[in-house]
Amino acid sequence: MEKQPRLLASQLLLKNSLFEVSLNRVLLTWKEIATKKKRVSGGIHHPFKVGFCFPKFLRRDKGESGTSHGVSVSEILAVRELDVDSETKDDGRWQKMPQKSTEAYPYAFTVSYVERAWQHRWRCSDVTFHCLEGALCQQWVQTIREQLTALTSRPKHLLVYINPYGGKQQGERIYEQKVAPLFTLASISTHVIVTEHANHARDHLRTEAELKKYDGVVCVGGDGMFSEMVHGLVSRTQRDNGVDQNSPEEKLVPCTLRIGIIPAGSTDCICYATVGINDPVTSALHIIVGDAQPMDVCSVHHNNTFLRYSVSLLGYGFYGDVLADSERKRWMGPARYDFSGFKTFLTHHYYEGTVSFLPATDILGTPRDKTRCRAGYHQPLFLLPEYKGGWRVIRGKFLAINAASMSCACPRSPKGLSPAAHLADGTTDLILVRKCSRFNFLRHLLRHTSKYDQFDMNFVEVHRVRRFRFTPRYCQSDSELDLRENGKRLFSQICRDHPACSCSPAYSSWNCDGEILPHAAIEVGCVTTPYNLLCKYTVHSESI
Ligand SMILES: Nc1ncnc2c1ncn2[C@@H]1O[C@H](COP(=O)(O)OP(=O)(O)OP(=O)(O)O)[C@@H](O)[C@H]1O
Ligand SMILES: CCCCCCCCCCCCC/C=C/[C@@H](O)[C@H](CO)NC(=O)CCCCC
Ligand SMILES: [Ca+2]
Repeated sequence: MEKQPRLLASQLLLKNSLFEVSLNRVLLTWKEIATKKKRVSGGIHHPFKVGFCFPKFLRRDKGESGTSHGVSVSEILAVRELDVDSETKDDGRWQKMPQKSTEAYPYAFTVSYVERAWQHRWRCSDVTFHCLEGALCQQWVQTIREQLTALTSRPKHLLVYINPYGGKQQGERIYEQKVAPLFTLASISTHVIVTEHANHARDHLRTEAELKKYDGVVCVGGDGMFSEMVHGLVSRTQRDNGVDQNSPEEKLVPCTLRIGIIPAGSTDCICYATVGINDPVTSALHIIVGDAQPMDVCSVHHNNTFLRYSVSLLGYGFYGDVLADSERKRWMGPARYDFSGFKTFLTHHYYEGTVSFLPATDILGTPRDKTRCRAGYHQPLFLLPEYKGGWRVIRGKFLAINAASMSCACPRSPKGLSPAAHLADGTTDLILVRKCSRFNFLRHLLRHTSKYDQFDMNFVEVHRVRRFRFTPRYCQSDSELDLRENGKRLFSQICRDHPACSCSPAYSSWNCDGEILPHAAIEVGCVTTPYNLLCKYTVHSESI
């Protein structure tokens, strides 16, 4: 790596020890100086407490001359001068520094930075350096601030939507207690809207929000709230640019704003599958440092009419039925999925139809790979020049048809529906689970929670595709669609034209990122944006 010129280097005091502290454009490092004479001001032997204390798995080395640490400038959150007098007063609470040593080093500044903790968690850590002179202290603060200002990918103004109703209904508390203090620390200004009804955020983004004022939008909620953000922003951008969303072939104009998620939902699969954990503090820190992650987006059409976008799961059969049943049990919170999941498993409905798909032959990698793709280390696109292969058609009876555009990992299934799915390769993994015994289906489901391969079963197949269509065996009439849209679950003219009737309805619903689609027959196209599309904190799209 190219050696960076030093911007500053000084001997500063940290927790009674002298450190050589150095800053260049990339790194802030501090290394303990000579062990024999390192104690200052008479040596302090009593223990003292430090403010934030998180495991330092990374970044700490113990060499001959003592510990050394390094923090990437891109992960420094803030720097501030410290009022040493007030810091060292014993007011009965913990103290940052013992008083004696700071008498000789009366000026101090604190650097807050990202510390990587366990299982993909990020935490905010503080380190306080004491200086001999005020001018030196100010020089450090100013130089670090200049470096932070030069980081152009960081947001300064954010529009935040909180869903007070998602997950365990803790959105507002999570934001106020865990996220807002971090945004303040990082000098990010926010305009916060607590939503009052479903689609409030979507419609506000689509029509009213003064988007020019912001560097990004953030939702506090689950996958449904993220979906509202996507629909609001993408629709507005298309409308402003005269793009017809109803045409499956039309290219979408990418939006310029990024979307961040603070997880406060029931599944939080979009957050979990990209960041690796559904932790509000971790997501807030990713947002602050300006991380971005491109994502695939599927657009879903029915008879040349745009229905919705999907970024995680499009599921017909099992996951459609779980969702339809669980929506009536929202009062149960996230546990509704366990209840409805078990109930749906017992009903064991299968659905007949035809799946046609366009395999993605121009990429490397398959859904059976052992690799995992998450934000920050997703595989780059390996596009091969020739687009080979045509549509394939599969008819049958299916317990589930799932299209996973990302792994769909979530706390219920840490490896997800399609563990090797890529976040940004322009494909979706189409998983077909054919009719089988309850016992076998249970084995398949349980494998989502273990290390065993859920695709290694003779009734399951998985294809990496660019487009697909599904047509149910029995045509859905307009009146059936109307009934469904009016919220009545249709047991679909059971028996009529249904020779193998065993009370299995003719149609399921599509579960589109946690929202129900009334149409069974759909056509889907998946695309990656060469731009950043969405997520944890990201930008956006192009299409199909
Ligand atoms: N103020 C509100 N009142 C009622 N519903 C709302 C409100 N704000 C948003 N919604 C709707 O609540 C639904 C669920 O929200 P969200 O996705 O945040 O939580 P969830 O469904 O519990 O979590 P997940 O999607 O991760 O399973 C979404 O469809 C969203 O449109
Ligand atoms: C009987 C034993 C069952 C054990 C099965 C474990 C398998 C879990 C796989 C979980 C896949 C989640 C896919 C994510 C879908 C989200 O877009 C959507 C909106 O948040 N959530 C659901 O539909 C909620 C879906 C919840 C399904 C249970
Ligand atoms: Ca993908």
